[in-house]
Amino acid sequence: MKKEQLVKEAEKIRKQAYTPYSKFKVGAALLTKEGKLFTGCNIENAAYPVTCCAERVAIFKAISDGCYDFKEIAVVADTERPVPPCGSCRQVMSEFFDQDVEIHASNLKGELKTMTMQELLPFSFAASDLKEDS
Ligand SMILES: O=c1ccn([C@H]2C[C@H](O)[C@@H](CO)O2)c(=O)[nH]1
Ligand SMILES: [Zn+2]
Repeated sequence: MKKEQLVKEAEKIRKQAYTPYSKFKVGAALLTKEGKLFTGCNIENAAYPVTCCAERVAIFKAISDGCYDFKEIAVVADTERPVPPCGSCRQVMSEFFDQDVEIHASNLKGELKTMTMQELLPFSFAASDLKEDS
């Protein structure tokens, strides 16, 4: 799938965003290496911090379906610049994405900024940091 097509899928799911509080709608489309597509939108809550971002919804849908092997993700919002994923989403991405997985940040003007996981969250805290000397 071309990255522009993945952005279109993110735009489609963005319409499902549940955002009565911020009115800020985000869509994400996640593609596995075997070509499976998982989409997500942000889902807010009256208890604001309980909100889940579009990126994490897409990732958690994939993980709950047993899919772990990711190729790329597109994220879109109505922003001036291509929408940057928040810090929490970057950390969740780094848990499941190899360093070369591509993140396509986009906006409704069709601007696209592609970066790798390594570029999006360098020096990230990882499972390997939890290992203690025995
Ligand atoms: O990359 C982002 C940035 C923000 N949001 C959501 C969280 C909240 O619902 C709203 C405003 O922060 O946008 C996302 O889904 N993804
Ligand atoms: Zn986020």
